[in-house]
Amino acid sequence: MDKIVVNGGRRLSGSVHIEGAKNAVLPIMAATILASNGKTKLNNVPLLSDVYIMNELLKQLDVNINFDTKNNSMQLDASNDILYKAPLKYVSKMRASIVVMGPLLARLGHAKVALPGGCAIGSRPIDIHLKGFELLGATIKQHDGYVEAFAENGLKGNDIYLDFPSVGATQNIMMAATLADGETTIENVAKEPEIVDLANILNKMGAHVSGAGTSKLKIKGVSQLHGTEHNVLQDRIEAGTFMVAAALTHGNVLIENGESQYNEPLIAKLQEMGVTVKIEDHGIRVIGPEKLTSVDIKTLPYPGFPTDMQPQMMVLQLASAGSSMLTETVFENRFMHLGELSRMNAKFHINGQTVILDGPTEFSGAEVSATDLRAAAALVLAGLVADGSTQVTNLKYLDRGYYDFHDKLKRLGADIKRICLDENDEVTE
Ligand SMILES: CC(=O)N[C@H]1[C@@H](OP(=O)(O)OP(=O)(O)OC[C@H]2O[C@@H](n3ccc(=O)[nH]c3=O)[C@H](O)[C@@H]2O)O[C@H](CO)[C@@H](O)[C@@H]1O
Ligand SMILES: C=C(OP(=O)(O)O)C(=O)O
Repeated sequence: MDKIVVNGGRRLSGSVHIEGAKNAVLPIMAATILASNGKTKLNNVPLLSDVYIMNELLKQLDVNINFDTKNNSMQLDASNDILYKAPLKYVSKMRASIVVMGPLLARLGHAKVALPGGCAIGSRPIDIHLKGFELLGATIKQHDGYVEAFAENGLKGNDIYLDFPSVGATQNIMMAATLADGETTIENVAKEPEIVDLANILNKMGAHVSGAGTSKLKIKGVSQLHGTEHNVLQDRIEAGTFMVAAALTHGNVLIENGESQYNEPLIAKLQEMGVTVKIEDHGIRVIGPEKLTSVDIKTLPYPGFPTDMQPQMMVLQLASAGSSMLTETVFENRFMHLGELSRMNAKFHINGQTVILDGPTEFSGAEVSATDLRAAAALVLAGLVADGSTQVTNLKYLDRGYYDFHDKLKRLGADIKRICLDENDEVTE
């Protein structure tokens, strides 16, 4: 078990490289199942534990993968006979594994995937994914902890309206529809940039998807897809996390090649708080003010404020002068980090899906444990401005979505290190 030890008080400065997006690469890797002809090469692949899990899962399905970790590239070949079953071992490690279901169903007419279950941030059902598959003509059965979908005679295009613009359901149904007979329209879809990235690679593979980035997708089914080459989109959540780190530490940080259009809701809130955000030739520069103004935040599907930036933003709200409100509307249980932040002197009051935060907080260093991926990042951020030393454990969550987080912060001037511990909590490195 590792832990990060951070001593607060340093201003961050310099520039930081941002990886490819976890939430783009995972469905894109799943999409390569659809290519029954030729290989697909992905560039800008982030070295994250979730990517290694998807890699293992796809290998289980008999997709041939060559992961060149030195060059952040991956070659995937699903041109042979692939298998239809995604076992619990992989799905239980990563909910996003559910996005193999649409491609398997489309390609094989049969998919069997372990039910992903919930996680720390919510119950996360998959009813919208399954309703979409049914409307494309699939029969769904749930048994023994698995969900199984059959479409022996192939899927048929249809008009589908999603109850909620679910990111995963949009991706799964869009991928399934690429090989369906006829035309599919999907309304009230998610509009995230990662959906657009997925539609872009599907089209390079020979699919006919239009409308990505709007609330209505149109997909004209084709009989076969083929391999291609694609550069994975930059991670707007990793970029946003470093933007918050700069703002919090009164720092001056350049987010290299940062794409401001994907982080507009965050940038607007940072500016309201008194943070300077400049779009430069080589990225986004973020300069933190001496004193942060408090603002209220409400998470929403894209282009609203992203729930994946909520825990990090909460630390900034806690640091700002005065009280502020944060309302989480996407997940029903995404406040777990507050318990740990209270150990660092945060004061707040939770009322249903809203928390009232009492700033400015004099964070004090403490031993804290990450409860999920973005909570892990938020605790490290709080440690950057805490008085004394903060130790963050349970880093398996951090590694799902951040590559080299402590080293990147260190290069920006933070007093931070990662320590490897053995079972007896003894330092091994
Ligand atoms: C790998 C990936 O891309 N993960 C992202 C994706 O997760 P994910 O695709 O799981 O998120 P969804 O958009 O599907 O979920 C949003 C909400 O809809 C609910 N829901 C979803 C599907 C369904 O069939 N029924 C249902 O009720 C969920 O429980 C949740 O409360 O989008 C989330 C919302 O932006 C992000 O936080 C995650 O980082
Ligand atoms: C919730 C997240 O991811 P996932 O859907 O993979 O759990 C996240 O990236 O913050």
